[in-house]
Amino acid sequence: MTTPPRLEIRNLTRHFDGRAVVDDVSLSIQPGQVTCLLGPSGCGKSTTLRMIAGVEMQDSGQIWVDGTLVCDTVFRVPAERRRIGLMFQDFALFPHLTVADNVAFGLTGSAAENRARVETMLDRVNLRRFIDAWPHELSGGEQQRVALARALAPDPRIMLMDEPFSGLDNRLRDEIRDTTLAILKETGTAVLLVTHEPEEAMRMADDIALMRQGRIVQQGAPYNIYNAPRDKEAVAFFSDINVIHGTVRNALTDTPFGQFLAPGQPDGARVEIVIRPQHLKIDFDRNGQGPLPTPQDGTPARGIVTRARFMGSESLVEFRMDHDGSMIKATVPNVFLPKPGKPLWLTIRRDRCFVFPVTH
Ligand SMILES: Nc1ncnc2c1ncn2[C@@H]1O[C@H](COP(=O)(O)OP(=O)(O)OP(=O)(O)O)[C@@H](O)[C@H]1O
Repeated sequence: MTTPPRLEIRNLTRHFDGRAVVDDVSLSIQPGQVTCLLGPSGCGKSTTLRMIAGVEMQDSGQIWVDGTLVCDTVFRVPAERRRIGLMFQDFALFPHLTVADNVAFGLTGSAAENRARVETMLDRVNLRRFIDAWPHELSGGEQQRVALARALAPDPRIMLMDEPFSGLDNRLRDEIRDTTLAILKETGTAVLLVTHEPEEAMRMADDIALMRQGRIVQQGAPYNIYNAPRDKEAVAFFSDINVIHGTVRNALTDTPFGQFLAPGQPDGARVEIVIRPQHLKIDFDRNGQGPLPTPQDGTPARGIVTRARFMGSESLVEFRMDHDGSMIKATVPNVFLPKPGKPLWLTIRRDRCFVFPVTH
């Protein structure tokens, strides 16, 4: 017999004011697996999490934990008996309780048992020395680690995290994310993490569920979501994009950058060729000529630099294209800051292009 997923939600739907805010969402998570619900603000991520936590009721659909039904529209295990840990952005430590009392908050054992558990958990997050301190005596990152210890102390089977790291500054955030992830993996907890930041999802997740207007529109490993996005919006969620427009003839689209395959598209269909700025190549102008066309990179097209900015590890150069006046952005590693007005040639890496039909 195969082991059931630690968490499984089936066809979860929730309406507010007649609008489906969560619309037929299904997913499952194995022990020790981190799944990220990734999507723009208002797409229904938090509402999904709140239903799983048991603080919001679904209109339809089911929630299962370890193969046991926890909630449908008639049956409901109360939130406190679901063995689900919560780490929410606004779920800070209780300021009037010591670190020890904060971590012991959800524990039901004897005083001695609870104290032992608190010590174990604080050891785990490397903060035992603060056991009798008050939250305000700790840094933001330390408070976050205490919150993790508190959430893990009752030994939850599932951890729900809603933008838990968004209050921390960048460097601290990377460190806390990595520590948190290591501890969650070690304890075999299934994690559902909500975020609107693609970098966070890529860094944390085994599996990303891309959410838009209440629905999961694509789900898969970060590598697959990034490299095989289902539509233009999915590409744009992870990076800046350039869009080149074309019309199909004989399953090919002619563009100033050469021809692109558009398999399955009928003659006359409009398509968008989407390319990330890091997948353009820049070449110098030699008396009005650019590099020769190649099978990998197609035909070069000329543009005039309108702006160049140094971004730290790369430079971002913006062009106005000669052929139609459209704007194209390219990123180049290191320092490359051509002056505005300079003509340069661009080619696009054909293996990194996505061709999508225009549906509206
Ligand atoms: N109790 C409620 N009553 C009415 N509308 C609600 C309620 N809770 C959420 N909504 C609406 O449902 C939609 C989804 O909200 P939700 O908080 O789930 O989105 P989200 O993806 O988590 O966004 P954010 O990242 O901004 O928190 C929003 O339009 C929100 O206004």
